[in-house]
Amino acid sequence: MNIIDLKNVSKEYGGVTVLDNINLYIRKNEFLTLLGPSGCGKTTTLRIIGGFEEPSSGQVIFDGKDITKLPAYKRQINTVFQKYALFPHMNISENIAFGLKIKKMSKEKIDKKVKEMLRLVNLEGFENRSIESLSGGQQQRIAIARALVNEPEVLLLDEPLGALDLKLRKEMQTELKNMQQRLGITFIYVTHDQEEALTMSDTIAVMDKGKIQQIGTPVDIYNEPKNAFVAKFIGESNIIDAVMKEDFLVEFGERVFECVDKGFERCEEVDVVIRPEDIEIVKAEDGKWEGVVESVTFKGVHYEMIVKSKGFDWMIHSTIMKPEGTHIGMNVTPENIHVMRKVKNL
Ligand SMILES: Nc1ncnc2c1ncn2[C@@H]1O[C@H](COP(=O)(O)OP(=O)(O)OP(=O)(O)O)[C@@H](O)[C@H]1O
Repeated sequence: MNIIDLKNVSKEYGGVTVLDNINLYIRKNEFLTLLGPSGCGKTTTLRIIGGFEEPSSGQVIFDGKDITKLPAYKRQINTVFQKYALFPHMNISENIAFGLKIKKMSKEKIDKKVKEMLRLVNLEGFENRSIESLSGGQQQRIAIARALVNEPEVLLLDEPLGALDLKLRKEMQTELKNMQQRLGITFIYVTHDQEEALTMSDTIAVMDKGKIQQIGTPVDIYNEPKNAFVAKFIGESNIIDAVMKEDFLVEFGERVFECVDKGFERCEEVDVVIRPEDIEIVKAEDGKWEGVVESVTFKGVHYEMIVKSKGFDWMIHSTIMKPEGTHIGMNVTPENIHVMRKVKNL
């Protein structure tokens, strides 16, 4: 059952198309992330769902009803922004209670709800503290509590962890995901951080230049990127020009490799994507192809090596280190050779 359907949504500003025919179906209780580089249209998509912008064409459907023209305050949707937007002159409890007071809820009920929310975001006993006495992470949790207290069906989160340092960001990622699962609310989350998207989401929509490039689970998007843009954006990749000789046979670096892909034209020009961790280092004579190590960098959990081979620089991530200048062989299994159609204008 879908809670939100975006149907053929486009948005133009002064004749410039920033969203180009977006179709997106979001299930109840799903954690969906819009992921893409700066300016690709993530925030605009979120603002259209929230009712802060109207699409130039297309429809926004909420629980089966057309809400394209419904103002933001009438939607059962709340938003958490990157900047916390808390009221500085109110204490924490007043900040959280704000929406409930407008709804004219009784004081006892409000106090109970505020307590519940503070427990949820791990800030019990903080009722009377002032906003400026809180750290960035605590302020962001209050912003989340303030949005959740209204029991929205859908919560929109626009880079909510963007202003936090890395350690806090990681902690909050786990907390947010747990909260979402406990409460069963649909989360629509915007980030340009691929690792964050992979960790938290049920579904990721990868966007570029106002278009959705691929929608899928984190595992699908990582393992089966639909085109070179998605492969490049999600994790690091070797992307090499290749030719599909026939079903299950692809040629690159002057060699023909077995692969698991089919359905291409004979001799169609394609992109081959191989993840750096999927290349196995072997003795030069045992490799399907060979090269010379140009540089080695220790990355904490693995070594990153750049290996030159017939004009192409391969990136390899391995726990085995080969010093610069070593002549090595490389192998890759057919399942780890991802063949994809070339996309114009990347
Ligand atoms: N009100 C506006 N008027 C004109 N252009 C706009 C307006 N809002 C957004 N844009 C343009 O639309 C495009 C998409 O912007 P949007 O904020 O949706 O991107 P984004 O993917 O969220 O980027 P970021 O990650 O940098 O926030 C950008 O080129 C932006 O300059």
